[in-house]
Amino acid sequence: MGHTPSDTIAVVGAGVMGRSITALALGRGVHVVLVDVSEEVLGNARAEIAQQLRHGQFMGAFPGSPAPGTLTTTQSTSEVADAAVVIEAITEDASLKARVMADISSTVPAGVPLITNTSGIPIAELAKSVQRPAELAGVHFMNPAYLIEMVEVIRGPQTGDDAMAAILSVLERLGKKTVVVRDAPGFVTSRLLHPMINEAARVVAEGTASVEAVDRLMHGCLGHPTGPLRTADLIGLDNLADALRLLAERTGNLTFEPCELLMEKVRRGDLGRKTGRGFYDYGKVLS
Ligand SMILES: NC(=O)c1ccc[n+]([C@@H]2O[C@H](COP(=O)([O-])OP(=O)(O)OC[C@H]3O[C@@H](n4cnc5c(N)ncnc54)[C@H](O)[C@@H]3O)[C@@H](O)[C@H]2O)c1
Repeated sequence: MGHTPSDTIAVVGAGVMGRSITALALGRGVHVVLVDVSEEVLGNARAEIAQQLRHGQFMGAFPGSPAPGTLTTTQSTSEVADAAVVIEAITEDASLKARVMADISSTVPAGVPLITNTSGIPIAELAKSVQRPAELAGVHFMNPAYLIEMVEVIRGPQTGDDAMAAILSVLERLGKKTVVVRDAPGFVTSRLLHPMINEAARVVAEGTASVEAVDRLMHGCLGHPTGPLRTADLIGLDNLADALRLLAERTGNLTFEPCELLMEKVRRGDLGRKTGRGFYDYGKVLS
């Protein structure tokens, strides 16, 4: 790879979050090995990450303007072996994540912390698939990761002190403020935000208010930065539906099941900003 391991992180999954975590790291001068199963996705990811880097630089997100790190893209998880830390950011599917985490865990040497960016699958559940559960923790980056200053860090019941210290040090290097929480389905942020978005969609479906009116009220009266439905589009409605379903399954609270309006949009492929249309229209975008 040509770089010292301590300067390189691996990101697995080059979708919405993998891209924005990669832009964050590159902007902070850290090299990234980015893995995805699809060559087309990796090509689009390169272009979008370059845009995000420029956006982050423009917004002053990378203090000191370090020389950006270099980006290596690959379809092979074996290339994560030399990284200082591996961040898993693949589709929110528990069995898929379990398989990929097992693969990564057998590839990296002991002492390399594993981070999952899951929105809400308990870390204790994912820990069953890895060889060294003490080296796994959750870090819930928000989109766009290069602009949002804070991350939620989830310490699983088996996460060890050394891994926590290493992960917090990487996050400091990436300029993040952290709040550490205990493990539970949806942790704190998804447990609160995702049901609120689901309810916002129900309010629209029931005809109480338009999409715009819901967002304007939540912004103007309650100080929500964009309103829940614009946030939903930024997250990706497919990811939101997956995360809500997992939250319903893991908590037994069936009101968390994604509502019909959300599912209708997912079936139509209107997934939010990433496809150009969700609750709002954005025009053409990279996929
Ligand atoms: N979207 C958000 O705002 C947000 C915020 C916080 C956390 N998350 C979490 O981050 C993770 C990724 O979400 P996303 O929104 O980026 O999803 P996404 O659908 O945009 O991207 C997922 C990517 O994973 C890739 N992938 C699937 N299987 C793979 C495998 N075996 N190996 C490598 N790559 C694989 C897919 O090709 C795709 O590019 C999920 O766990 C999600 O819940 C999302």
